Amino acid sequence: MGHSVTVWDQRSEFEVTKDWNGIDQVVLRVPRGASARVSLFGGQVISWRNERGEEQLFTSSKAIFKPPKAMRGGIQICFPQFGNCGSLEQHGFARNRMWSIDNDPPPLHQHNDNDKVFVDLLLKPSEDDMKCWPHHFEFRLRVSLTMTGDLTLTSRIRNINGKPFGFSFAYHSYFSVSDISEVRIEGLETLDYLDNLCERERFTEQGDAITFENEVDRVYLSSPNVVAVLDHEKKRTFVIRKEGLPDVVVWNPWEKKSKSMVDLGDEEYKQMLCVDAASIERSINLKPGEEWKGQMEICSVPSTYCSDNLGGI
Ligand SMILES: O=P(O)(O)OC[C@H]1O[C@H](O)[C@H](O)[C@@H](O)[C@@H]1O
Repeated sequence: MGHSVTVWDQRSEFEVTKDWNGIDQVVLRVPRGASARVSLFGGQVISWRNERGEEQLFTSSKAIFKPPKAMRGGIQICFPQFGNCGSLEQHGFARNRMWSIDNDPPPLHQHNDNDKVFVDLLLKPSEDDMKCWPHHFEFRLRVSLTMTGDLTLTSRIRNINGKPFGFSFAYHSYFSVSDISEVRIEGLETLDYLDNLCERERFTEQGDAITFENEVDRVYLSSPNVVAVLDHEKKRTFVIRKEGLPDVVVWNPWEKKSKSMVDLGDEEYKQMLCVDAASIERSINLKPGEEWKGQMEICSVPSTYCSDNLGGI
């Protein structure tokens, strides 16, 4: 990707470069070599590499890195609507808007702040956004990377309206996997879910870890705050920790749907799995002046690191 402009921000140690379309990207890099890259288009994390330089998020080889649509991959911000349950564009407008860098964010206390590199982004509604969703808000997104390469996304959404509003939210996250048939998810067993493939009918998951042999598009409800994606072939486990986000969306388009998507290769469904920390079943409601916070932290560990260490599963 382009490197035409490089500015080091002394305060928070991130680098800003431009992509092929002239859109700013923020690069977070820690001394041991892990890195993350965030596009100001959509506030989308488009890369997350471990200290060996291996990419851990999926990006389609057919992804279109050009507005007006979010590129297929990385981590997209779905706000203020998830999917097509509402009158707005699919997954809301936040993923398709230009965000700005917020150099003076209100304090956000996270543990071990000194051990992190981070950037704060800001989205405010445009006049056009106000026409289809007439609510004044400030959306602050902090993306931070720890020295060991863990990635945290923290969203703060404030109602600066004179009246209440409600919204849905998801960190729509495309994880890179070796082969979908070698992957399982732990932490969602026995939960209720809404099946997007059956008009959002409610079902209950049976006892076993979730594996994949067909298209899956589900919203698991009121899940525990830790969920793990185990990649048997790569011997790698993604651990997803979330706060303020009760639901988990699991999506793999499988063969037929992949073929119908212009920005996804026919066979690429094998290398991706979306597991999204979300709040969908019940909307988040904010009174005037109130702020909501929702956080997702992801890390990748060798699969030998057993479930006992995950805490909370
Ligand atoms: O193609 P997109 O608008 O990016 O949506 C991709 C997918 O996102 C989520 O996982 C939804 O649950 C799916 O129903 C949807 O197909």
